Amino acid sequence: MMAADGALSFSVASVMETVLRQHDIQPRHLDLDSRRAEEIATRRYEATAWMRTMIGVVEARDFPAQPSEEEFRVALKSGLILCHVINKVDPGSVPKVVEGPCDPSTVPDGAALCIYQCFENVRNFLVAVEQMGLPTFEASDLEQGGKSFRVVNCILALKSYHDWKQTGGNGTWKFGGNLKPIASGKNFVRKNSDPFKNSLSRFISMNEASMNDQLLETENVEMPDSSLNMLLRAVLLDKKPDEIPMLVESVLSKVMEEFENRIANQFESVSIFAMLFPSLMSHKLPSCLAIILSCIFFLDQQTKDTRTGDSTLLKHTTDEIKMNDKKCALVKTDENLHKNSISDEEKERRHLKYQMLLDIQERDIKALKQTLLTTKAGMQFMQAKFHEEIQNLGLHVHGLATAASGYHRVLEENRKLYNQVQDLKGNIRVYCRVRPGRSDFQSVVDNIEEGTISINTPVKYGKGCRSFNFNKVFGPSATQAEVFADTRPLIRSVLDGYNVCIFAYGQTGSGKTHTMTGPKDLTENSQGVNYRALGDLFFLAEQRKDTFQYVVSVQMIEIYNEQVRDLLATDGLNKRYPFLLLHIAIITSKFEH
Ligand SMILES: Nc1ncnc2c1ncn2[C@@H]1O[C@H](COP(=O)(O)OP(=O)(O)OP(=O)(O)O)[C@@H](O)[C@H]1O
Repeated sequence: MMAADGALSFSVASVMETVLRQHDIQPRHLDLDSRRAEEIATRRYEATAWMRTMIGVVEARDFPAQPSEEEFRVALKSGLILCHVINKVDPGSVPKVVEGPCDPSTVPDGAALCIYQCFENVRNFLVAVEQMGLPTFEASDLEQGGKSFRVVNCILALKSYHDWKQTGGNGTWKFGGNLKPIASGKNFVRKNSDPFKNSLSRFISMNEASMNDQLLETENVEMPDSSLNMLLRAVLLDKKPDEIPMLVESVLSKVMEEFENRIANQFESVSIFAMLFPSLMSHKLPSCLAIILSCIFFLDQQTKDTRTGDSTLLKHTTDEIKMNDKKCALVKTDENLHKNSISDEEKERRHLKYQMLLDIQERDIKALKQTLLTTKAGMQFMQAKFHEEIQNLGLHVHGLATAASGYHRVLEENRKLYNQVQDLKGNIRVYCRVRPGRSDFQSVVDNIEEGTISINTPVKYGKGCRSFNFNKVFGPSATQAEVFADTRPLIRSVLDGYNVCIFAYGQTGSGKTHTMTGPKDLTENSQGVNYRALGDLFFLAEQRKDTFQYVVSVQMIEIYNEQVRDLLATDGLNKRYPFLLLHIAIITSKFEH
């Protein structure tokens, strides 16, 4: 509970002094500076006396009983006395004490080695002190200009530890003193405490910087009873009896205010560490140290600012290495604070709680890992399956493309063969159709065969029978469909790019219009060649729309009595068109031929 001790160990004297100033009572008879210097010297003498007792008269022959600060520092600089003392308190704490000559004057040519030996002793001592959980100091505090009061604090703490052991103390010793390193900041953070602030500003205004540090440190040291009594007596000496109760009451109220402020600050400290405790339990050591160092650094800065009130007044003599050393020491100190602040039972309970949470989290993580593995395996399986299916699809598409390519090659070949057949049949085909005869006329047709028609010749030309050959002869009973069936293949040739002409020839009333167009009462069955040819053209164009795009245009002209008339002309004037019935244009082709 060092933090608590620090929080509660405020200077009653400073509070009283402030209260007296508020009551316009000047402590004229008090020389606080010299009194505090006296207190520091008293503590140094106390530490010296105890060390002399521990190491014996012979070894302490060069160690004055009441040394000055410089004498004190020189005597301890070699580290020999410190190591011997701590080995007396706790044998074996410093296993190896370098006993070589450490005074450079005795070994003129071995100064470097001697300094190293001295440093090794001091370092071993500090390590041992740190392991005991006692406040430490820095090796540089034994140099000229160092903070010897920290050495004194350390030795007095060691003395307390020794006394505790002498009285039969066993187990882990918890430092209950209020000797606190200067950088342990939280006990300096105060709230709206005028007496405390006034006392701080008063100390900083002192001339010697080293004295500043010492006095600031002394602020946290419980004032000896003798000094407090002296102060009280001096204050009350020239007061009238009726003034004393009011003065005492004022002082006590200020003391209570200070006490409450310290308690509040301490509560904040505990809250911060309670908040950090789960992190400390659940994080790895480097993370914990990083958090603690951050907090300590923050508190340290806050403390320094509070002390000086102005950062420019503060001596920033610490370099980075010293700062790190200080923080490490503070980490240790605050760990001890934390350990002391929580009872073993509470600590064990929290430990079990966090351990349980940790186990649950580990289980969850394992389950998540398992799920992740399963999902990953599923994804890999799906991926492999998709990959296989895409490969199959690719092969299938490739096969289709090959088949389509083959199909078009075959189609082209077929078309060529088809048109070759049409050519072989003859570029010019002549068909004969015999219209049904009238009942009042005798027909001249004697006989009709596949491609031959026999006509009875009149007597004047010599009675007989003459035969005429055609590609095909259609008799009077031939239907419109039968006539068109023989011309139909030529329509396909039109769509393949061939020029085709179909025309009817015959005398008036022989049935040309009937064959090419149909009767007046047009039905589907009675449609002539023109309707059927156009119907076929659009049907084939629709069939081939995925491959070809056709544009169809139509003209209708009439040649009668050697005059050409455009039957679709709306003005009726343009009658000189060339002989052209139908024009089919292939605009685009989706496949190359
Ligand atoms: N195969 C046939 N079956 C039935 N009736 C027919 C047939 N051929 C022609 N006719 C009829 O004979 C008549 C004359 O036919 P159509 O008008 O087609 O002759 P045309 O050759 O066109 O005459 P024109 O040269 O004077 O125009 C029409 O009434 C027509 O219906």
